[in-house]
Amino acid sequence: MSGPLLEAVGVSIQFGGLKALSDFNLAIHKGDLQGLIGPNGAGKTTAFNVLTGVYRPTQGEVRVAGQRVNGWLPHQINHLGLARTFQNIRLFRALTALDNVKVACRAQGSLNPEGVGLGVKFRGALSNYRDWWRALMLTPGFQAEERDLTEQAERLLEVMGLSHRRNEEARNLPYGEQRRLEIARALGTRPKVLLLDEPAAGMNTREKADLMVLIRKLRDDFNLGILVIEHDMKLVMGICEKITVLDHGETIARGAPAEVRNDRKVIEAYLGDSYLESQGGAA
Ligand SMILES: Nc1ncnc2c1ncn2[C@@H]1O[C@H](COP(=O)(O)OP(=O)(O)OP(=O)(O)O)[C@@H](O)[C@H]1O
Repeated sequence: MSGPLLEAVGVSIQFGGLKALSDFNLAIHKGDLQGLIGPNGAGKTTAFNVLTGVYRPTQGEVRVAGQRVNGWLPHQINHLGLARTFQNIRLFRALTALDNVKVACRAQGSLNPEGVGLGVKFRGALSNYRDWWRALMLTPGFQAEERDLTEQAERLLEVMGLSHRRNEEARNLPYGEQRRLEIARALGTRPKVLLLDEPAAGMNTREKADLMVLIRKLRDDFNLGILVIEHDMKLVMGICEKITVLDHGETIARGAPAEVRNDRKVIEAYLGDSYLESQGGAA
């Protein structure tokens, strides 16, 4: 498909009197690596929440793989190929690293993406019951499926440099590794587009540098479109080809890193003159 994998067209969302996002437009194609930046409260996470179905837009349209998904539930949108990580890590803390990823791999195989309705709920319940029965009886089919899921999950842990943590509970992993495990879990749902919400938050300089290489590699190896929210300008400017800047829910700039970092509105609202000076003046 040559059209955008993810598209927002004139999307707005209002919370009471607050317009958290106004006329937001975005298109992510296969192979894109884009950034979404702006000061605290600008509407970045709200944009992710609208794109992934956590919030329904007050106006406008969200399309995933060409399909209008306004009003769809997050797991239904996920099945169309959109996965995300969260600003506040949301792992299954008491499960091992491997099981965290296996859960995601298993979820991907278990639901009809077009399903919005009672028929699907019934089929879902039936399939849960069948899975439960197969698991209880340890049927050969179930065991083969388990092996397959384990292999998929192990591969993803390896990609994310986490094989050595395979059997450790997620809560015991260092913070930077928990963030990488969240990405592995998102990849377990076999997305076409990956949204990363502050993936470098809490990481040290070394981990951030490694993450930059890794994000590019994920885009290339998995043929993904990626959208990153990040406050670390070195990371965003270093890896993104296009950056959208939000302020008070409005898109104030969009373009290549060099354009955005020299944009007066962006400097005033977010970067500050000190950023420009630290970069040695205009790029
Ligand atoms: N569910 C909600 N109900 C009411 N207001 C909300 C809700 N979600 C977000 N907001 C408000 O919308 C605005 C945008 O918030 P958002 O979390 O999207 O900002 P952000 O750019 O992600 O900020 P940060 O960089 O601090 O994470 C804020 O004023 C926030 O308080």
